[in-house]
Amino acid sequence: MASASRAATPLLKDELDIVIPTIRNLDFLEMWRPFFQPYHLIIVQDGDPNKTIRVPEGFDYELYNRNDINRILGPKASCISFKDSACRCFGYMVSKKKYIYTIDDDCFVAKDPSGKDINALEQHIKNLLSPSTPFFFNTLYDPYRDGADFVRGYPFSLREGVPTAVSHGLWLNIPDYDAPTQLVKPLERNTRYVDAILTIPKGTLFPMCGMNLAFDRELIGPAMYFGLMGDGQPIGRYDDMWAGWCTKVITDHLGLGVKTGLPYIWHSKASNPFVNLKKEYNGIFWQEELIPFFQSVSMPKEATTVQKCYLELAKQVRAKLGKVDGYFNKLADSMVTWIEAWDELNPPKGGVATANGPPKK
Ligand SMILES: O=c1ccn([C@@H]2O[C@H](COP(=O)(O)OP(=O)(O)O[C@H]3O[C@@H](CO)[C@H](O)[C@H]3O)[C@@H](O)[C@H]2O)c(=O)[nH]1
Ligand SMILES: [Mn+2]
Repeated sequence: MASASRAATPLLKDELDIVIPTIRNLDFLEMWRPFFQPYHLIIVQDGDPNKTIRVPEGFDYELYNRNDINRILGPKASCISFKDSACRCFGYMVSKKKYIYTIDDDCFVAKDPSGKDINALEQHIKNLLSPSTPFFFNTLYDPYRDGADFVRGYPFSLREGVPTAVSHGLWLNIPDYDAPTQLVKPLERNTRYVDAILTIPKGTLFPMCGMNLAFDRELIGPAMYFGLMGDGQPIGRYDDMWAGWCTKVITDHLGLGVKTGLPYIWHSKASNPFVNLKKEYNGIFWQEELIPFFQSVSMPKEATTVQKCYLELAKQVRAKLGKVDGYFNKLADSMVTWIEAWDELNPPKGGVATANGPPKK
């Protein structure tokens, strides 16, 4: 019997940071105040560092602009994107907490079908604190939720599940569509609230959106490098996708889980599809090579930590994707720089904990 926890969800207020990439004032926090006020915010200010970002009173936060990133990382700052929401990953690196929640500043509190405000952070915490089931699909969705369980035929040897590394939330109103889809369906709004949380099966990739995302920084943090995009780069709006593909091959290898589904946020603003098309063009073309690459990635058994997996991945990116475009050699370099910077800011506490790995055959 999957233990459905009826106990209240722990706040984790001292174990979780909220990371927000921004080029705007953060008035959106007013709507989140009931849910976010107890937490420490890490605000990554993108664009002009001389611009002052207004943060509503009463929030505990640290704010980093480009000057701070350059001062803290020195030459390694080259791996952090500029003029792109990918800069948010700097917040993951400087955080000292076990969990991260990242949200965009045009995402607001959504309502569930009963009209109740959704505490997205609480649901992400529930998702992260309960196991995942990547090795065998439970047809009744998340077996650890109240009122659900494993269905007949589900192997008892697998019902303990594995630690959950990532909780990927969704969006009502403006869906996270690519530019061509936005152009074809400019008026489409997502009004469908699906009351489900799914573990993404082992061996399956997924398009990870950074808009409403939480993860266990100690389990998978070093893999959450939002790829080099924005100013001076030939691609944009694939930062979160890159992080998701790298993360998923690593969680599969280390026997960790990734969930998608609840919670929803209300995504209020559609960015310009024409600007997005320019940013995405190469990505839409290259991803037809990138996906087979990630599907074919295999990790050596010596890769027992996220850092080792990530450096192995960087090696394979250079070897196999460098011929797609020279950009991937630069990206492979940035992946290595990211890990160097991560380890500099987060020296291992007596060795990095590694996951248990997949169940013994
Ligand atoms: O140059 C920039 C532009 C924006 N930001 C901040 O990033 C997020 C997302 O920005 P926005 O909501 O304007 O863009 P979307 O198209 O909706 O973003 C989606 O695409 C992904 C981009 O990779 C992103 O993860 C999705 O949410 C806001 O907080 C902006 O303030 C920035 O930092 N730098
Ligand atoms: Mn947006």
